[in-house]
Amino acid sequence: GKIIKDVMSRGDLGIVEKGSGKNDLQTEADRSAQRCIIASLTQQYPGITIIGEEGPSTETDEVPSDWLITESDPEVLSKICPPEYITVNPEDIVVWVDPLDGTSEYTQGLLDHVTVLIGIAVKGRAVGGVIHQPYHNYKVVEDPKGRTLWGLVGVGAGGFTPVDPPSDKFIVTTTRSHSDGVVVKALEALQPDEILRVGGAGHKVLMLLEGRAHAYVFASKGCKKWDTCAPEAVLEALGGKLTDIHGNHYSYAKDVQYPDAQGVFGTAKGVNHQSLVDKLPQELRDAFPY
Ligand SMILES: Nc1ncnc2c1ncn2[C@@H]1O[C@H](COP(=O)(O)O)[C@@H](OP(=O)(O)O)[C@H]1O
Ligand SMILES: [Mg+2]
Ligand SMILES: [Mg+2]
Ligand SMILES: [Mg+2]
Repeated sequence: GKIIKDVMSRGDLGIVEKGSGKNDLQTEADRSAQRCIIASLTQQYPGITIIGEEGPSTETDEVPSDWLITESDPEVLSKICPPEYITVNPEDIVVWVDPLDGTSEYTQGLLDHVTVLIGIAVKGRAVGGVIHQPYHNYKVVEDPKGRTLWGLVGVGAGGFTPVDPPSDKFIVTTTRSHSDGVVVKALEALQPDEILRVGGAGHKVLMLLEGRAHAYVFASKGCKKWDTCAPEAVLEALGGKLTDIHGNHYSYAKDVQYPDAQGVFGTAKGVNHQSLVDKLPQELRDAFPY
């Protein structure tokens, strides 16, 4: 989070177009935050698989020593770890890193849409996640500290206070920078009272966790495993659900394809996930085959 803020304050974002589609940018903040996270995790956990959005690191990828994070969150360490995680083999763990989610919004100054996502998959299931929001409250406080949410399925979550969504209307959140005709068709099928178009997969799941929307619906192949692993784990640790548009969980195993090719469908705790999924017309679902 500090790296992301430092790049923004210096003013030169170093924007590169990744060329794999519309609005697919990378900045110096994406590159540096990923180097920090991957170097820190690799040093502490050499046996696991770590996959980052901005590609594999190179041998010349020495990071400054003050970028190597070694301390742990005492709140998390005070919890009792479920036995299945204690005995897990490092080979069964994949960490999916999105060093900066919401890059388009970052470059446009919509800073609270930005999150840092670190998702932990065990045997292919997204079970653990960290969502750091460096600019939380930045419009209200002068020098925002940011906040860090975490969740572990079977343990719970922390770093924020969950809120239930309102019961008198139905609000859906979706992309603001990667929409198309099919994305819109899916939203229309759900007949929401309100649509909130915001940036970032992490930010949209924050909207579900804080009661600002009931569902996150994105009928598009545009998200990747690093976008959804951490948000899925935190959401599900608190009783929500995140799947593809057919209602099935993705695998986050090390050999999977990166795109979430069957779209994203997330719901807050207390929302009937399957009955919303069932509202999508068959012809729309047919556009997202396995
Ligand atoms: N059509 C597309 N092409 C490339 N990336 C896409 C995409 N649609 C969604 N994404 C990625 O999915 C994440 C959430 O998208 P959105 O904000 O539009 O909901 C963003 O992650 P990054 O900002 O980490 O790249 C975004 O780039
Ligand atoms: Mg990106
Ligand atoms: Mg992302
Ligand atoms: Mg990213």
